[in-house]
This record gives sequence, C-alpha cells and structure tokens, in this order.
Amino acid sequence: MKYKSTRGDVNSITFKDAVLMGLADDGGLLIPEELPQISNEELMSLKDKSYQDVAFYIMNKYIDDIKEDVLKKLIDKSYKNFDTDKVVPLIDLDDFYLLELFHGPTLAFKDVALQFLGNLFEYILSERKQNLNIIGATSGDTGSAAIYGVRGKKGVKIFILHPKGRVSKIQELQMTTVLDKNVFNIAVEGTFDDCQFIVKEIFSDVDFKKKYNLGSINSINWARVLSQIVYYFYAYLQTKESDNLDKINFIVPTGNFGNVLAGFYAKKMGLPVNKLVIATNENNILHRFVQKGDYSIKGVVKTYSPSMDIQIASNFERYLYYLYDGDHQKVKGSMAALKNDKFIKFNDLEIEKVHQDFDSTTTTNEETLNIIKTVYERNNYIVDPHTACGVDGALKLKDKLDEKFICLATAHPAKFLDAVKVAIGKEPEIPERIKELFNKDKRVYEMPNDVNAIKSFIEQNIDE
Ligand SMILES: N[C@@H](CCOP(=O)(O)O)C(=O)O
Repeated sequence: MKYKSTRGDVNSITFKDAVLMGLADDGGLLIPEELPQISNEELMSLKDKSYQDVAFYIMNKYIDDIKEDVLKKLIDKSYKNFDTDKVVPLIDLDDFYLLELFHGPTLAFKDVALQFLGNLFEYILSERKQNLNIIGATSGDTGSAAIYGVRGKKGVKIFILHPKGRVSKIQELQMTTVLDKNVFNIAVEGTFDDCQFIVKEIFSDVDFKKKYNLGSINSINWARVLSQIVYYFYAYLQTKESDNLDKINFIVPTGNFGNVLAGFYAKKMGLPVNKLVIATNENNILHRFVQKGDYSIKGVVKTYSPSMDIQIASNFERYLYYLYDGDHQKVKGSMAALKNDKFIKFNDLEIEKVHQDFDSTTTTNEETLNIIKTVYERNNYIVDPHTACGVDGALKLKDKLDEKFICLATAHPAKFLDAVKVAIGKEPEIPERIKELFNKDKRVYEMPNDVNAIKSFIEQNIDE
C-alpha cells in the first residue's frame, strides 16, 4: 500500500515514510492510495479472535513494508500495558453498548493508537539509525498518551503543547509529572486550536522539519487513524448483531475528527455500519456542518469535556478528500477558505452525501451532567463527560435510527473528577496510578501564543 497527500503534491510513499512524515510536506494529510475491502466471510472469520489478531488482520491490509512477524510483535507489545485481555471490552447496557477504550496506561482511547505508534517509531528509527523530535498539540488526552507511548524510547524527544488552564487537573498532572529529560510540556496562553495551529505552522516549514527530523503524534499521523480503525471491527464482532451481519450505529464523542474518521474508513472497508454519529459538546461546528452545511468557526468555549473543546478539526481535511471524490484542488480551495474566511461553503448535494454516512448531535454542559447522573442511577455505571455527550446523542437519536448503538467510551471518569462530582455528588473510584500523581514533582514551560517563540524554544532543546 502506498500513501498520498490530500492536496496532491506528495504521492506514492511507503507506510514507514508516511509515519515519519506525519503532516504531508505539501501541508495536506496522508491517506492510503486505495481502500482495502473486507468481505463478510473475512469478517466472520475474525469472530472470537483476540484484539491483537484482529489488529494484525486489519493493519496488514495497509502495511506492506513491515514483515508480518515484525508487525505481529509490534502489536503484541503495544497491548501488553492494557489492564484487560480484551484491550477494548464491549459492555451491553441494554439500550446501547459501550465500548470501553480507556484501559491503557493513561486511561483514554488515545492509548490504543499511541502505544502502537511509540513502538512503531522505535522500530523504524532503529532500522534507519535516525532520531526523531516529536511535536504535538493536545486538548488533554493525546499529550499524556503520547508521552507514555514514547517515554524511555531511544532517539526520541517530545514537545507537547497544551492550552494553559483548559485541560482537567488529572490530564495536566499526567503530562507534567513525567520528568524524563526527553519530555517537554509547554502550556500555551491560548486554546487547543492555537496549539494545533502552532504545530502545523512549524511542520509547514519543511526545511526546519527536515533539519530536525520532526515527527507527529497527533491524528495528523496516518498510523494513529489506522490503529483506531481496528476497534470498530473488534467492537462490532463482540455484538449480538454481528451473528446475522446486521448493521449497527456508532456514536463517537468528537473533537479533532480522528476517531470518527477511523470509523468512516471501517465503514468504507465494508463493516456493516448504518450511521456514524458525531457527538459534539457546545463547540459544535461539526454538528452544524452535518445538519446544515454550516462549517463556520466560532470562538472555543470551555466545557466539562475539555478534550473536545476544538473548532478546527484537523482530520476534517481527510474527509473532504472523499467528499470531493478525490479532487485535490477542491480540498486545497476549501482549506484556504477556512484559513482566510473562517468558513467552508457546502452545497445540498454534498450535504446529502454526508448524510449517507453521518448523523450528529450536540450536548450542552447541563445535559452532560444530567446524563452522567442518569446513567449512574439507571445502570450504576459512571461515564466520563465526553462519553456522556455520546450517550446523550444515542438517547436523542434512538427513535430516528432503528439500529442499536455502540457508544465509544473515550476516557475513564477519574480523569474528570470535578465534573463527575458535580453530576452525582461523589467522585468515581480513583485508580492507584492517578492517586500517585498528586504527590509527584512537576515540570512545565509556560509560553505565549506565538509560533516564533515556541519554535525557538524547541530549537534550543532539540537534537539534530
Ligand atoms: N482531543 C485531543 C486533541 C488532539 O487530537 P488528536 O487525535 O489529533 O491527537 C486531545 O485530547 O489531545
């Protein structure tokens, strides 16, 4: 399988090169040249297989420059640090299923991809005798998952930008208490969108990127999306509906559009999915897009689900490529319009096409708290505020969509103690590894929202 850019000026590169390139050198995002298909027979042959086996089967369709036995080893190593054999267990709560994606080291779905990406980087870098300087932006969960994915790996430094005061206390501690010399946490005076903008600006300086071997751990990186495609298959295979190959809806709490995009790829590969529902909080640009074709950027508001406090979803560009039937010029035009005019215009035909695959919901802060309470009282189960947006969406759409829902439970509630306490009057059970964070030393660099200042900080601390 070869990879190309959504903007058309990078073509035919290998999987390993795509992983190291991160953001395509023409400013676009890398996508596979073809979409591998999976037949119903193949799908059924995966039933009762382990997560690792399903991961190998799906990923191997997209990777032809890593030997099969090496890929298997990388996958096995990546899921050793999860606290359940199933890696991502599916819970049946009668009205809907919950896919628990938070059993990795940092208790969020990001671990599923970032444990793999850390091992993949290590393997490719040692093969090429190369160093890597990772630069990433986080609204809360990616940062710690990336740091845990690469800590202790040789030849890697990592710089993570987070919006100061806009992540939860636990999310902040999970990042800033890692004191390894190769880890740099930068708290930026701004929003996640500002952080992501800075990262993309730095990557767009291709000379700088090449001089310092810059790499990406955000879902800009194709390997992130690929690892996440796997759990859509694995989740489906665990449902009762899969016995008859019946369709199912997935509802995905959405910020940067990487997670739901992975579901889109799974659907395009042949997984029996009815709708992928984009669940947003009050930062609901993607909901306005799906419902009315209104993709206009408004200010980011702070919510109980900070990881989704995003207006400019980086993976949207990958989806645009498919919406525009592979027209690179149209993708470039829309991305330029978004940068300059702060909106993209869509026509009715395009929105009709969006509705073939997607539906969407939006959840207010108040509704988020209500849902945490409702699920707790009804099911004796505590969902985190991001998952709550998904569950809220599933309940809102259950009369419209007949098929059963799988709600992606994207984080452990202990990461959001304050919100949970407001909702149900008590804290969830706190895992030992979270309790320990409160007694640890911290290191964080506070910086202005300024590309040049951050670029020169990185340059001073980077390896050539
Ligand atoms: N919600 C994310 C934001 C970054 O998204 P990514 O999927 O591109 O890494 C976070 O928690 O950091």
